[in-house]
Amino acid sequence: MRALLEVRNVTVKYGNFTALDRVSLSISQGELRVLIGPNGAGKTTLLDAISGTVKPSYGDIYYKNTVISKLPIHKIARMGIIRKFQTPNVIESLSVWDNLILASVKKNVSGTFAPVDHNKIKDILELVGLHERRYDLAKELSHGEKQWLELAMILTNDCDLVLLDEPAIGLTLKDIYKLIDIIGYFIKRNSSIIIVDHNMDFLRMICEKFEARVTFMHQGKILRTGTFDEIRSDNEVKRIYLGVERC
Ligand SMILES: Nc1ncnc2c1ncn2[C@@H]1O[C@H](COP(=O)(O)OP(=O)(O)OP(=O)(O)O)[C@@H](O)[C@H]1O
Repeated sequence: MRALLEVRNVTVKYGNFTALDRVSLSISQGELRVLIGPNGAGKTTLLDAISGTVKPSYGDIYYKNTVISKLPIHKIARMGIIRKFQTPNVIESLSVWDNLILASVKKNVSGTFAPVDHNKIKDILELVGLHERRYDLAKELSHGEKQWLELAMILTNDCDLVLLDEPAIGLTLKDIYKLIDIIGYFIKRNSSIIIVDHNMDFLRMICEKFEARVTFMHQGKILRTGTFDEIRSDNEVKRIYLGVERC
């Protein structure tokens, strides 16, 4: 598998504080990678650097062999890197269906708009469980349903790299299975995904199902990368997590 994303020696500073310290990471096309580590380890900052919301003070980020670390956020998004935040980002005054149409509109190389694939949108609505609500306005959805709508919007967009920050937070087991199906959809179409989460049951399930590797961060550095079981049984990881109930 060729590398889709290469983070090379990236350092991010907030004033005198170093949030990322010479971090290097390589993600292949179609790979699912899980980022874990205690609070403040730098996981979200790494997603911020990849998506362009913070700029490294040192090092570079390559995406499809192009340096993206100095580009504005919208250009990075246009190149196919999509970030899902914890707060859903949907257009409240539009219906569920219209949000999805808008998210899937694409320009051809000739500059004209490509036809929208309505069947694909219907399939995605079934997958996220919002088919029955497709004509409702987004503002009528619950917070949880808006999260599914945003994931559906990302699914309609043929992006190559999806960044998910704590997607399993607050989900029931049934919803976690739905989230795993959505992750499977991304992987099936060969998108790469980076997931930051603290829910170890969820992470174990996706690591086993999609043969994902886990990268463990601490104090702005990457300390280990390995399988879920390798990381879970690593003595240094255990020492750092000692007393932290959720690991
Ligand atoms: N805008 C900012 N200004 C100053 N410090 C920041 C800023 N954003 C993050 N930090 C600090 O950088 C460090 C890394 O934060 P980050 O949010 O990346 O950690 P994290 O691993 O995602 O933690 P969590 O699991 O709690 O979300 C923390 O000490 C945090 O306080």
